[in-house]
Amino acid sequence: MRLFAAGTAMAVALPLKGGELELGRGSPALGEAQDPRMSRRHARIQFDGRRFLVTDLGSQNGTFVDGEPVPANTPREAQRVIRMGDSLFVPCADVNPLEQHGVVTQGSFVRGPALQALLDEVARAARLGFPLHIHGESGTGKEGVARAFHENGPRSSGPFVAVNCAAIPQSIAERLLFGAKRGAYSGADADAPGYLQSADGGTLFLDEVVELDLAVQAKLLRALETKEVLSLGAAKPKTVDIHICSASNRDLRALVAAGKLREDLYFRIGRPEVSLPPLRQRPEEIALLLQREVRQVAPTLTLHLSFVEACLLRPWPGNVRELLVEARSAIQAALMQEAPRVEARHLSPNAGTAFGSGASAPPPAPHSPPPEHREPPREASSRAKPLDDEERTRIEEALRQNGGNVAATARALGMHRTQLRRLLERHAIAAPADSEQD
Ligand SMILES: Nc1ncnc2c1ncn2[C@@H]1O[C@H](COP(=O)(O)OP(=O)(O)OP(=O)(O)O)[C@@H](O)[C@H]1O
Repeated sequence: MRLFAAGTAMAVALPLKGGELELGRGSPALGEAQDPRMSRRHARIQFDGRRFLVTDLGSQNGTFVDGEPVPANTPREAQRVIRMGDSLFVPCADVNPLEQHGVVTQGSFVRGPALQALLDEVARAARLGFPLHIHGESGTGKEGVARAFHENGPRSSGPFVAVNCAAIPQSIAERLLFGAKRGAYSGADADAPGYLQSADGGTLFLDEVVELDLAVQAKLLRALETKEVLSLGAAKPKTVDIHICSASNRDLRALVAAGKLREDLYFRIGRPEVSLPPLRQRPEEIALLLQREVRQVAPTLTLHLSFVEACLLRPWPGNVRELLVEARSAIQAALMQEAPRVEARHLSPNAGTAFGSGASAPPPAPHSPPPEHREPPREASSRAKPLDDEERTRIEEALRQNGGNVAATARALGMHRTQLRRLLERHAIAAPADSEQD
């Protein structure tokens, strides 16, 4: 599929006929978005059922596979991205879904075929009045899916209340969820409704639901089954009518088996379940997400091919959240340098690398900007360090810059606080305990 051409992001399927496609300036497959920097016969792409092979046909400006220039007439395997002239292509074994659905931007939400199919399922569950569980890595857009669930359900005119259960100190989880009457605890000088009461007539979205204590899970289950909430210190329960949506980046069945999630609560809220794929499995959205971000943050800037290519080459373990945070930083760097466009050199060397996943990161995309933009790679030496050291240093530095505040550090790193907490544990880095404001 083609994701970028002459300064514009796109997501166009290019089916291979008989497992082969020859591309060049004037190729009918490229339609109207022709690329003057491509040679007439530029490169041939072949798919043998397992691998994509790219052969440069002696083009003038060369062909780059996964950021590396390839010699003419020598087939090379492409895994992530192919560059020809000012165009970027991404190998994809099945372009059918992209051909059928494309990538659409609705409001500020970018939806590729996988997300569109998932949202259809979500809308069906909402209309039928079922609960919904969303499984997906941090930053994949679970809250956006939960909002779509709310908007498609019978209580769409009611409130949407999102609660991050991982961020609630468990000591006060019960009163935050179920509310408290005046005088229920020292300092309670007025009745305080809980999240369940606030969501009455609408949808309650419980993110990281498995982080709740088992006792709170039991009370939640009771409230969902009886549709009644008993506030702390209250004599009588109050009736509530809520649609429930939950999310987790962990396997609920395994958590039930491990005794971390009540089985009866799992049966009440764990199904139907939809799985939101990580961003690395839906590269077709990346260029359009970057273009949307540039248009929103700095409409005077343009998006340079090298920036999109660098982003396509990284695995983005923090998913869309991390991509957008790093894109914003790169846009700021470009603005600070009064550059007319955002280029790969504006992207932090560690952005989108295998942070927290332990997987090896591909090197940042080598690119060939015009000579006036050429400069030595930033922090090239840090890439030689083992990944774990690099990750630890990056966390410590970010914590220092954010005065030890975990929430602010997580935001700066483009990840969720829960993800950062796990990394802090993994690296045995001391950080202040969560507070309500954290
Ligand atoms: N498809 C998308 N188009 C545009 N923006 C998106 C998309 N998906 C996610 N985002 C943005 O990425 C950020 C993270 O999304 P969100 O908070 O929904 O992730 P999440 O999966 O709920 O993460 P967590 O589990 O860490 O809470 C948000 O700013 C959201 O607006």
